[in-house]
Amino acid sequence: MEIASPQPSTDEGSHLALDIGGSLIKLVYSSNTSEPDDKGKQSSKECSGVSNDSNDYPVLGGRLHFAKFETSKINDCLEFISSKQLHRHGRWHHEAAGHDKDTIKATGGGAYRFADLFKEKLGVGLDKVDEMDCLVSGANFLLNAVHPEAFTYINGREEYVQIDPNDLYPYLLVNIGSGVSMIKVDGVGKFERVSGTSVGGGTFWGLGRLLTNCKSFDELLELSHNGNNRVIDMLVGDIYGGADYMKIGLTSTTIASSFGKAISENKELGDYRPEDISRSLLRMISNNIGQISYLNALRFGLKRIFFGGFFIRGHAYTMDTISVAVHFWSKGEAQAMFLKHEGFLGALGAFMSYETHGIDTIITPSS
Ligand SMILES: Nc1ncnc2c1ncn2[C@@H]1O[C@H](COP(=O)(O)OP(=O)(O)OP(=O)(O)O)[C@@H](O)[C@H]1O
Ligand SMILES: CC(C)(CO)[C@@H](O)C(=O)NCCC(=O)O
Repeated sequence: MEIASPQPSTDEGSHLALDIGGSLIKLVYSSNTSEPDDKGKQSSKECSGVSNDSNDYPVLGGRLHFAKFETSKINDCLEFISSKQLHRHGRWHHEAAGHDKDTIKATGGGAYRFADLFKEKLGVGLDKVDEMDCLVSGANFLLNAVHPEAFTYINGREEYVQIDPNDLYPYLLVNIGSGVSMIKVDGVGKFERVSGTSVGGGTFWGLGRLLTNCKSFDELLELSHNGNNRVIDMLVGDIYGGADYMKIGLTSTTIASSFGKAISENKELGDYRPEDISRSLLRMISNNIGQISYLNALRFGLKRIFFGGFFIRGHAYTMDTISVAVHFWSKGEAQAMFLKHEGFLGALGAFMSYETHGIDTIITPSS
């Protein structure tokens, strides 16, 4: 399946859309070239200090590119846009308004926060598009048009799922960014943000940085690979002398209290291994999000929960914890699914907002 680029009414061939979040800036842009954007990949790495975050897709007559930068390094992002002249190619002519106005479609809080900076440095305005609208249209587009996109993560295995567009709605979209939004999606443009939590990706990275002195998000995630959460978490077995508490469905290895052991031992922060701290933190936050998501799915009778946002990062332990939490709490009734383009939903939605037609018009079956 090819993703056909929306064709805004512009005389130039390329477009740029942005999702400027609390932690990361996501870019989606099209180009006329049929070559992969190796140059862009390199520049993105150099500018942002973020690795493997740029990839691209063939689209009709060109390619669709994805890149991200840390929001704190917005100047690197501006430099990247400027070096590739994306703001020029991304011009959108508002002929209907009677004058030409150079703007880039942008969503997320940064579309407000950084509007003046874009004007000052690049001479372009940011045409603000609602964040929830963008998340939903990005998710709907991917789930309807792209295969493989959605997958389950069970017992350490990713399994791609073919979604029947006639059997997609309703579903719960959980976007785990700095904070977490939970959105019940009933159709194209039909949705309600039903819940959210401030305990999200920003919490993991923020607390993790303070507790472990890690210098990057990926380093913190990497640490969790080699950690053992039982050193810090208080398990049911720790409370029940090694026994299960099966009367209420809790095995001895279930976490009774995240970080609970840290209160009962005569230890300082420095006595704990950063690996164990990272693992406990990741488990606590992923479990909590999985549980709140399940409760919202239950509230509205939703069977499928799609998780997006860059907190996930395709990370095995994160996906496993979320999947197990949803499975455990729903007694197998609800299923957690993940998205290949996890963090780009909002940016894709903003990109698609250049198009006035429905998503059907931008999907082209591969030849
Ligand atoms: N290189 C990175 N630097 C910082 N955070 C990262 C990185 N990679 C993944 N993350 C995680 O992704 C989260 C941000 O995800 P995302 O980009 O989806 O949200 P956001 O748009 O920045 O946040 P919000 O929507 O709440 O404003 C971070 O809080 C962190 O947990
Ligand atoms: C504020 C947003 C929507 C910004 O992306 C996000 O960070 C979020 O959903 N935070 C959770 C806020 C809450 O519902 O408690």
